[in-house]
Formats: sequence, structure tokens, C-alpha cells
Amino acid sequence: MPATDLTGWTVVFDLDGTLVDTAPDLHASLNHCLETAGLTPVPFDAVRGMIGEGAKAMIRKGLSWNEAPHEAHDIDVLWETFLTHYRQNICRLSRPFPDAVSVLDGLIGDGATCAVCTNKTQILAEAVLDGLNLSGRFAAIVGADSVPSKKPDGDHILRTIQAAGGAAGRSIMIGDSQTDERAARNAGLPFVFVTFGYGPDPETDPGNAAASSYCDVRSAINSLAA
Ligand SMILES: O=C(O)COP(=O)(O)O
Ligand SMILES: [Mg+2]
Repeated sequence: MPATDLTGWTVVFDLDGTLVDTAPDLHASLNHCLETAGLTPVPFDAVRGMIGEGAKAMIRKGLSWNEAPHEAHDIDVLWETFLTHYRQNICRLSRPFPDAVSVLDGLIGDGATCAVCTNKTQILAEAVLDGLNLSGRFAAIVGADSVPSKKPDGDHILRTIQAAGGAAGRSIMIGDSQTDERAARNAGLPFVFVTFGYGPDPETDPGNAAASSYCDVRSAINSLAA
């Protein structure tokens, strides 16, 4: 692939389902907290569709899947159980998606700045990226609790770009869900949708590029930055 000079460009990545396949560890911790509450564990395929709006939303969906009535207080209690288990097991099975690390290194080598904008809690996002030795590649990692309003609010992405020292007019968002696509649209950024993540798929937007591998992600970034 010919090198493209990406100096001055910021590439903003979603985390769960985009950079790292975190679903197996999230699945184990969600089921730990559901079983602690005497509920039925959720199958793996179902949990993939529960990721993308943060851990509390995933727990709420796990309770709904069980048809268990729940108030905000119930979710807060389960969230504590989830957090304790997840922090202890956060990188047991989670791995970067194939070729994600080499593409990140290539982007940085070609002058781009990389950043992470995630609906994960800040401390958990840092723990995943530290655990996989990825943190040093990012000029900013911005979790949902570090901003006034998380994705799909475009402000979450704009604050991430600002923290990375970038400019919104020369930034690209990469993500695996409709939440990411909406956030990118709200922030006025071009969006690359990765089809290997957890979804749901974004609403059809002819401006979006779809990537089924990290090789495709790199090609899409090259065309958007050309
Ligand atoms: O933890 C989640 O549910 C979502 O995280 P993401 O924004 O990195 O996909
Ligand atoms: Mg995601």
C-alpha cells in the first residue's frame, strides 16, 4: 500500500468492538453479576449486542433479557459487582482485533495522531489499553465519565480531538456501532464503520466507508485524508 502523509490528521477510535475484542471478558463479568443476583446468564451472541452504550446499559439489557424488573438503584448495585469482577479479569481474553496494532503503528509512522473515544468508564478503558500495552500509542483516551455527555453526543469526540491536540476538520472517526456513527455525524466528522464489531449497524449514510478488516480501515483513512 503506498504511504500517505497523515501529518496533522487525528484518527479517533472507538474501543470495544473496534480496537479490542472485549466481548468475552465483558460476557464473563456480566454473567458473574447476573448469577450473583440469582438470574440466568446471557448467551455470548446476545451479549455482543448489549455492548456500546457503557456497562450500566449492558447490565440493564442483561436484566431485560431476564425479564427481571429493575430500578436505577438495582443497576447501581449490580454495577459495583460487575466492576469488581471486570477489573480483576479485564484482559483475560480481550485481544486487539487482527492487524489493529500494525495499522496503528503504520498510521503513527505516517504522521497521524491516534486517540480513543469510548463509552467505557475511563478507568476501565485505561486498564484494557494498559493491559494490552496499547496506551502509549494514543495521544488521548477519553471515557464516558470524563465528559459531560457521552457518544452519541458529538461533543465526546470533539473533546477527544481537543485532548489529543488535533483539529476537528482534519479528523476521522472509526467505530463499530450506530452510536459511533451518530456521534461522528453530530461532530461533523467522516466515519469508517468496522463490520467485525458488535453493532448495531449504523443508519445508511452514503458518506460512510465500511471496513471488514484493518487493511480496509487503513485504505478508507487514506482515501478520506487524500
Ligand atoms: O463499554 C461499552 O459498552 C462501549 O464501549 P465503546 O464505546 O468503546 O464501544
Ligand atoms: Mg464499540
